Amino acid sequence: MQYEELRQKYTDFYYHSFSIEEDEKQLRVTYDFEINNLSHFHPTFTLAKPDAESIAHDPLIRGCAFSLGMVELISYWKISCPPHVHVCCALDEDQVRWWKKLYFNGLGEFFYKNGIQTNEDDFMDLAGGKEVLPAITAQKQTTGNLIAVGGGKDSFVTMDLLKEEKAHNHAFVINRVMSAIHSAQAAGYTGERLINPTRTLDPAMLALNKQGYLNGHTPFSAMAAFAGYLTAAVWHKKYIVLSNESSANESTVKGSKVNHQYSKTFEFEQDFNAYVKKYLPADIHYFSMLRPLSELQIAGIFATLKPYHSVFRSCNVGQKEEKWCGHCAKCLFVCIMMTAFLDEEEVVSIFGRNMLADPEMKELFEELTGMQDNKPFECVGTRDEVNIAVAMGIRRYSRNGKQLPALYDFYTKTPYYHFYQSRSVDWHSYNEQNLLPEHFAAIVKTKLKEMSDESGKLED
Ligand SMILES: CC(=O)N[C@H]1[C@@H](OP(=O)(O)OP(=O)(O)OC[C@H]2O[C@@H](n3ccc(=O)[nH]c3=O)[C@H](O)[C@@H]2O)O[C@H](CO)[C@@H](O)[C@@H]1O[C@H](C)C(=O)N[C@@H](C)C(=O)N[C@@H](CCC(=O)O)C(=O)O
Ligand SMILES: Nc1ncnc2c1ncn2[C@@H]1O[C@H](COP(=O)(O)OP(=O)(O)OP(=O)(O)O)[C@@H](O)[C@H]1O
Repeated sequence: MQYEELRQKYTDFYYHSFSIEEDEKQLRVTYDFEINNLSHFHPTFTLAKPDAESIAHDPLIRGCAFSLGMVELISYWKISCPPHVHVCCALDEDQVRWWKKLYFNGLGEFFYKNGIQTNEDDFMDLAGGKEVLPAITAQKQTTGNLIAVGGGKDSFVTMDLLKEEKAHNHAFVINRVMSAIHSAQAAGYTGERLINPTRTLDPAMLALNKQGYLNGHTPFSAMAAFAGYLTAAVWHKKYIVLSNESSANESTVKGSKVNHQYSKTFEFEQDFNAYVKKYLPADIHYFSMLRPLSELQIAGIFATLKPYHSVFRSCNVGQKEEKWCGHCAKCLFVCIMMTAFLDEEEVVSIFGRNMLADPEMKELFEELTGMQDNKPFECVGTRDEVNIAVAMGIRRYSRNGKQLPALYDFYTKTPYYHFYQSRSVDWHSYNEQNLLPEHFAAIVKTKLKEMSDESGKLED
């Protein structure tokens, strides 16, 4: 179905309301969205409470629930991209600008893949309504970390960095993503220490997707940010700790701003903090623990966390079956990263096969290394990081007296090899574009120093 045609037919999107029901154990937020002449949608978010205290009327909780609805609405709006969006609660000019920026950039991949040519001004007009949310005045005391766990190597590195503070930490996993649940459990977060809210998608959206209405990528991490903030408010947590790395800042489509990982960028992290400071004030701080680090540094640290190698799963394709599909860009990317630090047998035992020896992976390999213009639409590192990891892997194969697998053999015959062949992970680099509070920064710096001292054992 075509964008312009759909916008003419379905002109208006409504965020009618959000309602909060609670009992002693949990809180459920239900949204009422509508596309005129098409459908109503009622997604929900259900979260356990730490105690029986009634919080549904707390202004902070209401503000968080409303904001989570603002991010949830993107998934429903994209079905027919109505030009006019009406929201139940009042929005000031800054808020309108803020949300439009997130929607536009967070849907960059969606617009690109659906061949939609638009701009931040024209793709929607956003209007607030009459309901004024109560002012947030009272501040509750907060403590400890809420660690968002995705199930891949990144959140394991964060959980390991914060292991000394475990008594004050909670792990946070949205939905029954078993790889993430098992990761959190493997790191010691069980029972009440693992907060596992349920987010439902409205089945009408899934049905319309099947009928051919517009579909595509939505900024999952922005939803996770607002869901994390609501969870931190309910559980009185001080820090929401993400594991987004600096490489998420690189665009996916060369020479454009189209970035699959937009809501994992430092730009979004800064925007999010500015938003909550103004509209959801509380002693809650959202930051990514791995922002100062490169993918290479993260992979190098993860390589040392051997007990977790059989548990982690980064693959989005195989996520529901908790397996590595072994054929997607993310699998190949993680394989390349781990090959920089582990021997072939260890890598094969993780993924169940050697993707580097499979000529069918060549196209993805070329996309990851930058031999082709666009990176895969996946959460992968920068082209530079991939090339350095390949060079490190080739040296490891040579040191071990092993024949190079097909993709690496191919690489040595390209000009890339001559450029990258002696490059390596830099344990001294620390990206200052980050929002780590001081004591978290000290933990990361100590780890980098430790890795630098030990680096001889890990690589050449
Ligand atoms: C697509 C998505 O975000 N999935 C996440 C979702 O999974 P869920 O089981 O709820 O839905 P799916 O089976 O994946 O999708 C069913 C259909 O619904 C549409 N849809 C889904 C989610 C949504 O927010 N909006 C939607 O319109 C979709 O188009 C399908 O037609 O929640 C899980 C946790 O509960 C996540 O783990 C799922 O994430 C996937 C593994 C995934 O591949 N996510 C990619 C979008 C992705 O690249 N994720 C990046 C985030 C990048 C960013 O935030 O910008 C990442 O996780 O690193
Ligand atoms: N279902 C989820 N619930 C809570 N947080 C999540 C969820 N999925 C992802 N996240 C957060 O987003 C971050 C980025 O996701 P991403 O999938 O890139 O990381 P990962 O799974 O930890 O590692 P990898 O890059 O190896 O997949 C995670 O580290 C985590 O902080």
